[in-house]
Parts: sequence; C-alpha cells; structure tokens
Amino acid sequence: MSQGSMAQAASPSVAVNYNMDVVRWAALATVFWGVVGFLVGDVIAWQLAFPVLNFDTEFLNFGRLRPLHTSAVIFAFGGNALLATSFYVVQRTCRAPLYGGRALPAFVFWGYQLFIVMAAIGYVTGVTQGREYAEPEWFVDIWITIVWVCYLAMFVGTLLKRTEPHIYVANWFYLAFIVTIAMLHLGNNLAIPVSFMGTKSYSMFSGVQDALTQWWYGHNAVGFFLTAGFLGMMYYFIPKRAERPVYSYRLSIIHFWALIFLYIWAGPHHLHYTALPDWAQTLGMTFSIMLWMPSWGGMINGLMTLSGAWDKLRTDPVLRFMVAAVGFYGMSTFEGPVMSIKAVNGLSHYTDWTIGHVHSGALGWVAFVSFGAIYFLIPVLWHRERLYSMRLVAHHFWLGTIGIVLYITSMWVSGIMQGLMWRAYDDLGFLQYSFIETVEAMHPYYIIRATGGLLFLLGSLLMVWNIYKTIKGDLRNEAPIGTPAPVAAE
Ligand code: HEM
Ligand code: HEM
Ligand SMILES: [Cu+2]
Repeated sequence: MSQGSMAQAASPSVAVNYNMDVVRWAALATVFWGVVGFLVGDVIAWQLAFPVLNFDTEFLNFGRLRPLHTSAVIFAFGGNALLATSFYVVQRTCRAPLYGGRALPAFVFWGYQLFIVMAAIGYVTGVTQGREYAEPEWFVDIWITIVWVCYLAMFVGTLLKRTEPHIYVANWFYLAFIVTIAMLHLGNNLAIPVSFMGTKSYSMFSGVQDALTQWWYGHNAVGFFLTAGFLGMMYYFIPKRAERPVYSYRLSIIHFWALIFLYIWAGPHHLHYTALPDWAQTLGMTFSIMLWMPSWGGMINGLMTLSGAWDKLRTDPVLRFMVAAVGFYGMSTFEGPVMSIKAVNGLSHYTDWTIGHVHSGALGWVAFVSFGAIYFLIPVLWHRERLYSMRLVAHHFWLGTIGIVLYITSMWVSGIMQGLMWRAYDDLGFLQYSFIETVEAMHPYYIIRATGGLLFLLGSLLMVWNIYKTIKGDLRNEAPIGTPAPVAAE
C-alpha cells in the first residue's frame, strides 16, 4: 500500500485505511470545472452587454452557453465539491474507509465526470429537453441515475460500517442531499423518448402540471443541491478550521429537520401570477417566509461557532472564505423570502434582481464555502505542511468579494430599474417605455456585472496557481498575515 494513496487515521490507537485517492481527484475536478464554469459565466455576461460576441454561430450563442454555464457551475463545480467533501467527511467522522472497496467510489467519480461531459456536449450541439437545471436528455438522465444509486450505496454503506457510535450532523445534510436529489431527478425527468435511437423526448406532464413539476424540482435543487450539501460542508469545515466545537449541536438538529421539511413546499414561489391555482402560490409564499427561520438558525450556528476564535479571521484567509460564505448565505436567505412575497415578486420576477439573488447565493455562499473547504483539504490530502501561500488566498478572497459586490449591486439596480420601467404608464394609460429602451438602460450595469465576474474568475486563477504550487511541495517565503510590522526599539 503506497503512502500516497492511503492516509493514516489521526488517532494512534486505530489505524483506518481511508480512501483518499478519490477525494483528491474530486478536489482537483472541483477546481478545474470551477474555472470552466466561471469562464463561461463571464463570457455570457459579456454577450449580454455586447451581443456581437455571439459570433453568429449556434455553437457559441447565449442560448446554448447559458445552460452550459449553469450546469458547469452547479453540477460540475458544485457537484464535485460535494463529492470531494462528502467522501472526505463521511470517512473521517465515521472512522471507516469508503464502502465499496476501490472500485465503487472510483465508478461514482468517473461516472459523474462522464455525465458532465455528455451533458455539456448536448448543450453545445442543441440536444436538450429545455427544463432549466435539468437540460440533459433521457439517456443522460438514465446514466446519472445509475451513478447516483452507487453514490447513495457508497455513502450509506460507509455510515453502516462506521466505528464511531454517533453519526455527525454534517452527514445528515449530505444524506438528505443525496436522497432528495434522487427523488427530484426521477420525478422531474419522467419523459417519453420519441424514438429508440433518437435523442428527443417529451415530458409526461403538460401545462401547469409540467410547470409545477419543473419548479418543484428547480427550487429543491437550490434547497438540496446548493444548500443542504453545502451546509454539511459548513458543519464540518468551520469547526475544524476554527478549532472550536459547533456552537449548538441541538440547534443543528432543529436546523436540519426544519430546513428539509419547509424547503420542499416552497417551489410555487417560482410560479406567482401564473395559471397555477392561487392557493398553491400562497402556500409557496408562506413556506418561503417560514424558511427564513431555519436558514438563519443555520447561519447563526455557523457564525457563533467562531465564539472565542474571531481573532483567527485576522490571520486566516481560509476561515475568512468560510465565514463570509455563511454571511452571504444569510443574506440570500433573507432576500429569497422577501422576493417570494407576491407583491414584491410582481416587480422582481423576470428581472435581473433574480439574477443578482441567484449569484449572491451561488458566488457568495456556494463558491466561497467550497473555496474554503478546498483550501483546507489540499495540504491535508497531499500531506503538505501548509498551503504554498496564504497571501495569495487573501488576494483571492478580496478579488472574489469585490467581484460579488459588483455583480449583485449592479443587478439590484438594473433589476429594479427594469421592473419599474416595464410597469411605468403615462397619463393616457400607455406604456411609457418600449422594451428596447429598457434593454438599453441595462447596458452599463451589464458591463459592471461582467467586470465583477472577471475579478471573480481572476481570483479563482490565483487559487489554481496556489494549489499547483502546494501540490508540487513549494512554500512561498512570506510574512504571516496579521502580524504587526516590527517596530524599532526606542
Ligand atoms: C464568474 C462568475 C459568474 C458569472 C460572471 C456568471 C454570470 C452569469 C450570467 C451572465 C447568467 C445569465 C443571466 C441572465 O440570463 O440574465 C448567469 C446565470 C446563472 N448562473 Fe452564473 N455566473 C457566475 C458564477 C456562477 C456560479 C458559481 C453559480 C452557481 C454555483 C452560478 C449559477 C447561475 C445560475 C443558477 C444561473 C441561472 C439564473 C436564473 O435562471 O435565474 N453562476 N450567470
Ligand atoms: C430561504 C431561502 C430562499 C428563498 C425563500 C428563495 C426564494 C426565491 C425566490 C422567490 C426566487 C424568485 C423566483 C422568481 O421570481 O422567478 C428565487 C430564485 C432563485 N433562487 Fe432563491 N431563495 C432562497 C435561497 C436561495 C439560495 C441560498 C440560493 C443559491 C444558493 C438560491 C438560488 C436561486 C436561484 C438559482 C433562483 C433562480 C431560479 C430561476 O428562475 O432560474 N436561492 N429564490
Ligand atoms: Cu425557489
């Protein structure tokens, strides 16, 4: 057994042969797909500002690159971050190697990458079923179902083999993520292929049932893919990095049950003022508002874990990433309930305000907490004393933060302006603005957003360099962060 492939347990009494290979692959895949996804995101951001960048070819136009972006960041970047951290956390907290020997975890990892590549090729060549966040056609859906069942078996198998009596709360969140995504995927993708050898299929639902199924899926993809799994990350990596126990374990359990129970009912807030029955819209709104509470319970639990360790934020930019992520989580889970109120949604829906909300969650929460976890994991996985450079992490943090701020503030302004212009009437009851005037008004904000995206992308390139050097074994010669400059003795 090579030293590189198996890490030893921290405890000297029990040596567990952890399977860290697959964690390493998934950590690298996270970084790789992250850069791809951010790059495509910034390309489509510039396309919205300068349509000439569509280059008049169907392969590179906004319509095809947009799902490429959303899938690359959610499923490829976010998905691999979830694979890497869940593979790691479940082993360490159960004190057991991954179930399924070497083969099953490797199949889950490579099978998942194949799914990503199949989906991406489909988008660029126009093979899509056109359901947002579930664009791949039926044959890709079947493949990912097989991979996902193996993932579930591997995760539950590891839990069952545990030598630790308790199942740590992070695993609850990961398990909820795996199980619920399976359920959503199966429900949302019920479709009938047009022919056996062809790629095209049609949904088994139609009309408003189809819309409701799609947003039951779409909303809970946010709740269970972009939230629950990443909360698992929060509950493991923040206490680890801060070297403090979770603020309240009891709160984490209330947080868990309240969150999963409430999330599943809130989907209709995506269908306000549609043909969906009014009572269902009101139900979605009510559950969304209630959802504010468990969300903030989780945020408070994450933040308060730093009690007595707040000073670490001054010297540890990795912890800064994690804590800022929890802050953005709190912000987007306040904004979401507000936007779910019908009167507010009447203004915000279809506008850039939604896009700003999405990215405060996506960039601020999902990406930042993943960056924190990856920076934590890389030196551990490659047995390095520390990262190549903490100063580069700090630069990444600030580039990312400024990028997010430019992104979301420009979208608030653009979105609210857009909404107000659409509903402005003149004295005679005519619309005051033509549609093209609203598009022209958004132009400057699109440039600001794309610039913010560029900063975010540049920050992630610093991460690539830092990780490359860390794995290579280099240590940058630099003064530690936060230490006061030496003062000459009087
Ligand atoms: C450099 C970073 C990024 C940039 C510049 C960027 C840019 C964009 C743009 C321009 C759109 C299309 C907006 C529109 O149709 O009006 C978009 C959509 C979207 N992006 Fe990003 N993005 C970035 C990172 C991310 C990340 C990390 C995630 C998720 C983890 C994400 C998730 C999404 C989602 C879910 C949508 C669809 C939103 C909706 O339909 O309401 N993005 N992004
Ligand atoms: C309490 C928590 C949350 C609530 C109640 C909530 C509510 C909402 C509402 C009302 C919309 C607008 C629907 C529309 O007008 O079309 C929306 C859109 C969206 N939210 Fe949230 N949100 C929450 C948290 C989050 C978080 C943390 C993320 C990301 C990690 C997120 C990602 C999204 C996405 C991707 C969309 C756009 C969907 C689309 O139209 O394509 N949300 N959310
Ligand atoms: Cu939603």
